[in-house]
Amino acid sequence: MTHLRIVADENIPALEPLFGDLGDIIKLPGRHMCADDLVDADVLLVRSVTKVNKALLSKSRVKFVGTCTIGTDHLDKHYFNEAGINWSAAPGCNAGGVVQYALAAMATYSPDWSSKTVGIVGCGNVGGRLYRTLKALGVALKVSDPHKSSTDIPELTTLDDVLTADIICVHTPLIREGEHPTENLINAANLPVINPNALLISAGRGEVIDNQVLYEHLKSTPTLNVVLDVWSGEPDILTPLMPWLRCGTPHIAGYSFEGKLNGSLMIYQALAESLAIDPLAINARLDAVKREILGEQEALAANSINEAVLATYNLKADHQLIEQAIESGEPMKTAFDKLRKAYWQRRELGHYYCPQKSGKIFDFLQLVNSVKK
Ligand SMILES: NC(=O)C1=CN([C@@H]2O[C@H](COP(=O)(O)OP(=O)(O)OC[C@H]3O[C@@H](n4cnc5c(N)ncnc54)[C@H](O)[C@@H]3O)[C@@H](O)[C@H]2O)C=CC1
Ligand SMILES: O=C(O)C(=O)[C@H](O)COP(=O)(O)O
Repeated sequence: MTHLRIVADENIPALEPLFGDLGDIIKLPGRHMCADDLVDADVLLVRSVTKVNKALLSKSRVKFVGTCTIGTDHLDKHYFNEAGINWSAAPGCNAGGVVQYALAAMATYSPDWSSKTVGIVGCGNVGGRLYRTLKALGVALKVSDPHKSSTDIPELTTLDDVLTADIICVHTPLIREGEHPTENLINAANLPVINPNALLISAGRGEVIDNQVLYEHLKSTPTLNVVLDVWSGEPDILTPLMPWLRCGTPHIAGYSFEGKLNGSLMIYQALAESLAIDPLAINARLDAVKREILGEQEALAANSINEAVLATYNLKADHQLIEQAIESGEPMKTAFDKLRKAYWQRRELGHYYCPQKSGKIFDFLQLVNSVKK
């Protein structure tokens, strides 16, 4: 087999154990990759911060681009098709981490969420898991997603109706063109539809909510509880927005330990299949890496679902990351990525088991595992 030259974002976990046998791995900071870095590359492995387009690939012979992320708005897929470049993403890889984030936000800022109406904007891998979890727990729901049918989701309704819910979770991709664009989906015209005491959680892409408009809206409606993981113009975010938020985090909703590793595993599988490697060998490697890295499940003691969620993830601590960075005076343009790079090892809910073999925590953790399908 050809020895490949693989250029990869340095923040992709498990590069050596997965890709080491396929060739040389050159690790670079994803945000700053340039065409000269790719001159001799065969394979490019990225995360969401690298814009992969004709300009980046113009000097290279790259024939496979893999993004270890769910989102693909940083990839120029039209160009890949034109240029015959094979590409792959990692759908759903960190959906469990984002759902954990949304549940932690609800447990922290609306602890009585189970008796509220929850609106979900975008009901794919992330929104769909959240939907199935909340539905199984008997929560009232409203969903907006132009690509779903009310046969599958009876709670399907208009965006404006979803925005009247007590809690609104936004999980759409960034789509700039076509019939159902999501850029500035939440804007000056529809922010006033949201109840001034609602909880708004945004964990899709920053440009889905017009941040400048949100800032102006919060100045006149400070009771609105906003949890923002994703921001317009990352990494150079609108820091004056921070004091108006209940919680602001540096795009880490999907940064669960499992979520990041899943992204690498999925891209290794896609690349190995494209190289016609024996499926048994592919599976053996995937299993070995998972066994080695994921380790044993941990016991979780809690008296309520909120307690269980917050025992796995104290969201307020993540809010302090940006606050401390602002206090330090370092420009957010550099601080934002440093916070992401140094992010702590957050295990998903699925990593935990309940030592009691029955009861509401046991049932909840079973549910978390069952909604993956
Ligand atoms: N904050 C974070 O760390 C993370 C953010 N994300 C973002 O979340 C997005 C969603 O992730 P998945 O659910 O896994 O993607 P997905 O592709 O499985 O689902 C997206 C859903 O949004 C729907 N949608 C598209 N246009 C819409 C519109 N105008 N209004 C309402 N719904 C619309 C689609 O029909 C689809 O069902 C990703 O594309 C990514 O940008 C994903 C992972 C981590
Ligand atoms: O998977 C996605 O889509 C995400 O938003 C990732 O969690 C973003 O992580 P990075 O690719 O920016 O490290």
